[in-house]
Amino acid sequence: MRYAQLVVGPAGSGKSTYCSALVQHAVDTNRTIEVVNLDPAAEYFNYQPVVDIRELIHVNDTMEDEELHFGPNGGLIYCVEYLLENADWLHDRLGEQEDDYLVFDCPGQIELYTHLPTVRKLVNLLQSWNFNICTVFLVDVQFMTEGSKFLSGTMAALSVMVNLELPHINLLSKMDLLSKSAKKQLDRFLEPDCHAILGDIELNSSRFNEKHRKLTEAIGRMIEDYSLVRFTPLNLKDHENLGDVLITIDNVLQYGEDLDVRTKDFEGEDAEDND
Ligand SMILES: Nc1nc2c(ncn2[C@@H]2O[C@H](COP(=O)(O)OP(=O)(O)OP(=O)(O)O)[C@@H](O)[C@H]2O)c(=O)[nH]1
Ligand SMILES: [Mg+2]
Repeated sequence: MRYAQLVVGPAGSGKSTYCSALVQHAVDTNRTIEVVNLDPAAEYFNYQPVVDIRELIHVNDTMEDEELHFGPNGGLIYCVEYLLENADWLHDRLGEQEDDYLVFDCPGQIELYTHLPTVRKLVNLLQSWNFNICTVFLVDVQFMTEGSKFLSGTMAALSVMVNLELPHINLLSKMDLLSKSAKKQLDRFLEPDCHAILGDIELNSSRFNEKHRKLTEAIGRMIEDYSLVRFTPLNLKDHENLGDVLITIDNVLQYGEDLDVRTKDFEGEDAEDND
């Protein structure tokens, strides 16, 4: 079995930063986590990817090509489809190492995850190559501290869950940027309590909100009643927090469940790693 986090979320939500923080955390805790860059438009990131889609195709190739002539968004989707058509390339690059733990740093184009079939197809492929995968959906917490925004972030998370059909974790990124009062407000939403959300929407009432109050209420209640969507705060400035988040994700991936058994096999050789 191999393990993979599919790191997705809106543009600029902190996906690449999260991936490099994970790599660093892994180094600090004596394990190996490696990153696959799936963003064909990436210009800078702070890690050394084991596989990089840009070696296969770069978004500029699709924009400069006389026949394709894509804009940046269509070009990006084309690149991911091109990757699927060249599955052998990806298969070769990923190798077949048992127990690999990879994070896939995905592009920030939300429609890839909310309704296009492309990423779901990629997931099928990875599963057929023995990967246990979960979705890690990042949302910038600064866009989640008002009731109406919290609801729309929740709906976005829900569409990704429904479209990708994978075990799913939602992370609120950039917690370090939140003020004390915003943190308090957020705590009320995290319950999740549709009354807190609705109360806030009423306070910040717009004509749309007044008109659609019942709809908002119904959505809020559905999320609450079925515990459909949960969010976990992610604070990269807090080592313990990242460690806890990783434990949660490892559990979802069933990573490490047979580790105790295996360390026994190697006893004597590598005894200090037992924990
Ligand atoms: N303060 C703070 N800034 C962050 C954090 N995570 C990301 N950022 C900043 O947010 C910006 C976007 O971060 P990225 O990691 O590039 O986001 P991304 O989701 O990979 O972006 P795209 O790939 O363009 O979709 C950068 O300027 C980061 O430095 C965080 O936890 N705290
Ligand atoms: Mg990125």
